[in-house]
Amino acid sequence: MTKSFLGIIGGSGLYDLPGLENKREVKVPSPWGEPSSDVHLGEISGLSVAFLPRHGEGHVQSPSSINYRANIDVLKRIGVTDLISVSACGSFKEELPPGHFVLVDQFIDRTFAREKSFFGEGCVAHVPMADPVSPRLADQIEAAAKAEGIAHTRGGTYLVMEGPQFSTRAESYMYKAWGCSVIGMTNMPEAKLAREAELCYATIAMVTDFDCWHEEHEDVDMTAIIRIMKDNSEKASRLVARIAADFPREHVPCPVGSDRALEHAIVTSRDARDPALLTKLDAVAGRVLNK
Ligand SMILES: CSC[C@H]1O[C@H](OP(=O)(O)O)[C@H](O)[C@@H]1O
Ligand SMILES: Nc1ncnc2[nH]cnc12
Repeated sequence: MTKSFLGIIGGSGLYDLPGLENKREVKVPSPWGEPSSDVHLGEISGLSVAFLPRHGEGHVQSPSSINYRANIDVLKRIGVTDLISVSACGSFKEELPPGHFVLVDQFIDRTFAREKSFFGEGCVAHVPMADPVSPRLADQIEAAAKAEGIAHTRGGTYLVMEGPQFSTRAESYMYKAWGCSVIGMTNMPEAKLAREAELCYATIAMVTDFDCWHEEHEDVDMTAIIRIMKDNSEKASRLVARIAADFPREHVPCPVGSDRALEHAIVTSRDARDPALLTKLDAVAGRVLNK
């Protein structure tokens, strides 16, 4: 049996996790470079919790400069089993207004300037991504949102743009026409890397604005976002505390196989694998590489 260890990646507006007891900030070295910050370790209602502010202390990392590989590696390295991303986003739907939380279940990855895999030359792997979100983790978030009375919607597609500029109006219309629910700049490659690291992953997408498609609402800018972000962050902290309190203490196998994603994914034959890359993969892929 594996003990549950909940990881939280905090996005814009969530740089700390109030409620984290016995908090210590730990520097976790990674062969993938510098993570966004030290990991905040502690417990909530007795559950081990690790918190990492995605943009770093003081919001110094842009969506394109975040070292997503190092962030996922350090969380896996310290034993995280389940990872929840808390992210600000724009909305493409009238029924998802600012202040609403969306438990997205799909992503469209339009990023192009980021390292997207732990694998590559010397050790090639292809993990399934059909269901990028663990439905069991989403069930737990949904139950907690209901218990806390937080307005939310289960399901939706998160369009991940490169940024850092917001979308043009033509892009916004196009993503809306594609049927996307929300837009942000960070959940890819994060979700892909979490899958490669065999972590169960889910996102709480907190709506801050209507991007720039809505005729009766102002176009997105930072003033509009900041106006709503503080309230969203307070709700997110409350939600995370409830999720942690009710979290199963033993890891429950993921219904979509996130925690076994590497089982049949590595195609490079054992004798052709690059020893240097294998060393870097110790935390992420040790389970299958050491078999
Ligand atoms: C500060 S508004 C734009 C910024 O906010 C979102 O970040 P995160 O996903 O980390 O909450 C969005 O993706 C952009 O990076
Ligand atoms: N409209 C938007 N586009 C991209 N990222 C966002 N984060 C918050 N609002 C956003």
